[in-house]
Amino acid sequence: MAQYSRVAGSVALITLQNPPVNALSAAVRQGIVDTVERALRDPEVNSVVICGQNGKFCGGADIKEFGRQMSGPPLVPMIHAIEAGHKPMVAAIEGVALGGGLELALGCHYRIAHSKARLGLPEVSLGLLPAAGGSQRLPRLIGVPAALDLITTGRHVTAAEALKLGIVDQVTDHNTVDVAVKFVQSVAGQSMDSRRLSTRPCPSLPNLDAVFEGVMQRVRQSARGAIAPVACVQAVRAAATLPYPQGMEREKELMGTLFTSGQARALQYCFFAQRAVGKWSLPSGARWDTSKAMPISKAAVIGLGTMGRGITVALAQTGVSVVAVDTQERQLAEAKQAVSGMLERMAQKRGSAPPLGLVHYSNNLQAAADADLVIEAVFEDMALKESVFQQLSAICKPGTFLCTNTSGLDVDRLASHTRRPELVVGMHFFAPAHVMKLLEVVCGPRSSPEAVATAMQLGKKMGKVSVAVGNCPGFVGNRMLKPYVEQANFLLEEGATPELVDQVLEDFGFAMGVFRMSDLSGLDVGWRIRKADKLTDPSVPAGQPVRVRQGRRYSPLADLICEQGRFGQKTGQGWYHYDKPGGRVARSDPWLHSFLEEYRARHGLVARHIDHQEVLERCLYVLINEGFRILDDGIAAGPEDIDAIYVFGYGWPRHRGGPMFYASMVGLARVLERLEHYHQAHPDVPHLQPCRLLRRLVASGSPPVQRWREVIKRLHSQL
Ligand SMILES: CC/C=C\C/C=C/C(=O)SCCNC(=O)CCNC(=O)[C@H](O)C(C)(C)COP(=O)(O)OP(=O)(O)OC[C@H]1O[C@@H](n2cnc3c(N)ncnc32)[C@H](O)[C@@H]1OP(=O)(O)O
Repeated sequence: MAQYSRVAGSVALITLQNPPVNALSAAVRQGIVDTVERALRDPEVNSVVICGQNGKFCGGADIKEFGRQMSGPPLVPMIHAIEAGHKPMVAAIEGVALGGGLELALGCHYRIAHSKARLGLPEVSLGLLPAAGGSQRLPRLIGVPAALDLITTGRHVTAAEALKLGIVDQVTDHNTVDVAVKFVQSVAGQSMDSRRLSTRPCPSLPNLDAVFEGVMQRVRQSARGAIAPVACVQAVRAAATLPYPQGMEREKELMGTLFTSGQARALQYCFFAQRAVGKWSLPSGARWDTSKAMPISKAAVIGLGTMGRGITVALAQTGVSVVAVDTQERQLAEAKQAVSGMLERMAQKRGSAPPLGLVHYSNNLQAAADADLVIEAVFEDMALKESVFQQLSAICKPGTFLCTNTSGLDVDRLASHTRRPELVVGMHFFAPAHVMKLLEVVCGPRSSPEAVATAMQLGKKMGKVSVAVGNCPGFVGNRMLKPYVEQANFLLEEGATPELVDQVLEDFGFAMGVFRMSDLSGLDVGWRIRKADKLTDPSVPAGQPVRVRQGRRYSPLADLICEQGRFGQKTGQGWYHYDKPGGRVARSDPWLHSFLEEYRARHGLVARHIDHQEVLERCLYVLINEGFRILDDGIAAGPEDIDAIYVFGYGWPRHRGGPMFYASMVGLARVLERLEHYHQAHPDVPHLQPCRLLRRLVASGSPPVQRWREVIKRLHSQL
C-alpha cells in the first residue's frame, strides 16, 4: 500500500506502507503507480516527496513474492514514470533504501537521507542483479568503479558515504520528510531534465576494457562459482558501453537467467534460513518469543588461548565489560597484548576509539565472581573443564550463566559439576571468534529457557548468527564434519590425493578443501580427540586389523601424519608442505605422496582411479546423511538450522544453500540411491548407511525442504 496526502499546500507526500521494511509487494507497487499518477494529475500539487512508514524508506522488492507467479505492476515502468514525471520528486530516505528501494530512489530527481540511513544494492546476495534500472542508473550517477564495487559486493553504505559517492544530494540529522518537503518546494517549477539519470551519459573511463577485464577476473575468483556477481559486472558493462534503452534490455536479459536459477533459490533460502534460526524452539516447549533473555553487562572469559582471546574481543566490541582470566601469567601477558592489538586494529579500520577500557585481566578465577555470564574457553579436556565448572559454581554470584566454548564435549556433564545446571549452556564459537559469524548455542536437557534465550541474545548482539542445537558429541557442525573427513581419508587410502579431494571440493565452492582446512585448523586437534575416544590407542586388542576400530573401518592415516610431527600450517607440514611454520601457501608434498604409496603397499591396498563425482558424492552425501540423523534425533530443529551452521561456520558455498537445501536440489531419491550404492561397496562404513529420515522423506514423495519439519513431526508423533 501507499498512502497519499497533501502537505505544505502543494506537496504530495507518498508514504510506502508495508511493515516491517516497506518491501515493494504487488500492493505497494500498485499503490505507488496510483499515487504518482494522482500527484502528476492534481493541479494543486507542484512537487512530490516519497517516503516510507515507520522510519524505513524501503527494503527492496518483496523477496517472498519471488517464488510465486508475479502479479501487480512491474517495477521498471513504475520507476520510469517517476523519473519522467514533470513535477520534481524527492526520495526522503530514513532507515534503509536497499535493492528495489534504492532503485526507486534513483528514479526520483533528488535523494535526501537521514544520517543514520543505510543504502545499497544487495541483490547479488540473493542471486540477482539490480534489474529495476539500478545497474544502469547507478554507474551514470557515481561512475563505473564505485558502481561496480557496490553492485558486485552488495555492501550497504552509510548516508555519509552515500553523500561522498554522490548517491544522495543531502544528509540530515533532522526529520528527513520535513527537510525533503522544504527542499522540493524550492525546486518546484524547475526543469528536471538534468536530474533524470537515464538521460545522462555514463562518466567516461580510460582503459574501459582493461578495467572490466580486471574486475571480471577478480569477481570470478571470489565468486567461487556464483553466477550473480558475474552477471552484475556484465550489466554494468552494458551501462558503460550501450545507450540506456539497450542497457536496460541487457539488464533484463541477464536478470532473466538469474531469476529462475537454482543459485537464486539457494541464496533466497539462506536469507530466510538466517532469520528462521532466530525463532528457536526446544523439545521442552521453550521458545524464542516466550523466554526471557537476561541483560549481560559484565562477562568473564576463562582461558586465553586463541578462542578465549577472540571471544574477549568480540564481547568488548559489543560494549560488554569483560574480565579475561588465565591462571598462567605468561599466557595472560601474551593475551593482553594480542587482545589490545586486535581491538586497536579493528578500531583503526572503523575510525573510532578502541574499547580497551572494557577489558580487565586477572590470573585469578575469583575475578569472575560478579560476572553476569562466564564463557569457559580452556583447553579441550573434559577433566580440566569439569574442574573449572566446579570452581565457577562455588565462586560466581547466584544467577551467573555458566557457558562453555567446548566444540563437542558433553555440556550436560559439565552442568552436573555445578549447583546450577539450569544456568549452563554451550556457546560454541568458531575461530577466529571475533570474525566468524556462527555461534552454536548448545542446550543441555537441564538448560533453562532463560539461559538459552540469554546466550542467543548475546550472540545476536555480538553480530553472530546464533543457532540453538541439542547436546550430543560434536553438536551439529562437528558431528557432521566427522564422517566427511573420514570419507576424505578413506579416499586417500583407495587412491586419491589430498590435491584431488581439495580440488573437487573447492570447485564445488568451498573456500577450502578438507585437507587444506585441516592443515589450517591444526591436525593435532583431531588427534587429541581420537586419542580421548580411544581410537588411536596402541593397545588395540591383539589381532584387531589396524584399519578397523570399534568394529568399523578406520583410517589411521591422520594419526600417522601426526606421529611424524606434521600438524599442518603451524609446523610447516601436514597434508601439504609450507615454506615455513605458520606459512599459508599449501604446496604439493612429494613426501606425502610416497608416504601414501608405502601405506597402501603395507596394507595391500591397490590404488584405483577415483573420479570427481565419486569424491564429491562420498564426501557430501555422507555429511548430509548425518544431517538427516541429527534432524531425526532432534538435535537440530529443522534443516534451516543445519544449513545456517554450514554456511556461516564451515565455508559451505552460500549459493548452494547449505547441505540440506543442496540435498533437496539434487533430489532426495538420488541422494538415497547413491548412499545405498556406496554403502553396498563399503559395508564396514556405517555412516554411509542411509538414515531412516531420508528414507521416510523419499517415501513421502520428497517434499521441499521448507516442509521437512512437518514430516519430522509426523514421524516422531508416530513413534
Ligand atoms: C523483479 C525484481 C526486479 C528488481 C530487482 C530488485 C530486487 C530486490 O530489491 S531484491 C531485495 C533487496 N533487498 C534486500 O536484500 C534487503 C533484505 N533485507 C535486509 O537486508 C534486512 O531485512 C533489513 C536491513 C532491511 C532489515 O534488517 P533487520 O532490521 O535486522 O530485520 P530483519 O532482517 O530481521 O527483517 C525483518 C523482517 O522483514 C523481512 N524482510 C526484510 N526484507 C525483506 C524483503 N525485501 N522482502 C520481504 N521480506 C523482507 C524479513 O524476512 C523479516 O521477516 P520475519 O520477521 O518474518 O522473519
